[in-house]
Amino acid sequence: MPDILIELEDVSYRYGDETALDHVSLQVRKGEFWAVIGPNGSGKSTLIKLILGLISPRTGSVRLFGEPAAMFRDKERIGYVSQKSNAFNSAFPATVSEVVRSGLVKKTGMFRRYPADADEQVLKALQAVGMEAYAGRGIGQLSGGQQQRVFIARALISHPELMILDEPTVGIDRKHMESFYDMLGRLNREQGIAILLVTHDVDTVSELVTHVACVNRSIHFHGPSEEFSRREASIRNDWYGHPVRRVHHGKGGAGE
Ligand SMILES: Nc1ncnc2c1ncn2[C@@H]1O[C@H](COP(=O)(O)OP(=O)(O)OP(=O)(O)O)[C@@H](O)[C@H]1O
Repeated sequence: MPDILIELEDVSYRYGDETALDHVSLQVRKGEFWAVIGPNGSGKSTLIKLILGLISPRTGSVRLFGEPAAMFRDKERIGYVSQKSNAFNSAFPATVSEVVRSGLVKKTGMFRRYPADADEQVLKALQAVGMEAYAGRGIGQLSGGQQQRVFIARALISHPELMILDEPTVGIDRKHMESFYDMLGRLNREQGIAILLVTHDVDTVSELVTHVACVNRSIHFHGPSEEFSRREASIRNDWYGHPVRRVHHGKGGAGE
């Protein structure tokens, strides 16, 4: 089915004797915004590595845009931002524009020239994440949240149909985290980019995303976010193995 971007079918994965994922099935379709949530060590990063084809399942299959993930070569269709992206120190010798422009390498190849409109593409990608005013700044001189926006811009420059983000808000304070999530919501709604977001911030994202998957070795729930909200208490008890209290935070706002 052409609408399915990610398809895991009965996937299991073990590190040595330890089962990290057990009989997991999941489908992500065009235009959907998924939050993948789960406690520490529940298999979320393993799930992402399987989707990106970095590891292969022991049993079951993983398909990306209809192709086996391990064979998938059309990398520009996917933008990936990891939790470690925001690790530049203040002396790192690259500007924000240069970092975003480097995202074109996926399209142009390492030794080919950048396209004539590369500057315009950089500007558009920076505008999409609200960072155009910082184009000439050193990447290491930005806050963690600002750096993550720049990495999103670098991923956006190849016009991906799917963005995969592995805990992109680690180390970002709540106010900036909320504006970061609002930006992701806009990319999803306005540009139709499907998003798979691994996060611990269930309460912040559950009203933003269209779908939720709760992972704890197996998938304890996957479905529309409204259904998740309706059945939240019982889902959480089953998924964490003990009752979990929901904490409400006030909405922040403002940009980075
Ligand atoms: N390279 C590895 N070798 C051995 N065991 C691993 C390896 N990577 C992960 N594991 C184990 O597999 C399980 C799932 O790990 P994974 O990193 O997928 O969890 P996670 O949900 O992403 O955790 P966190 O929220 O803490 O980042 C954990 O018990 C972990 O110890």
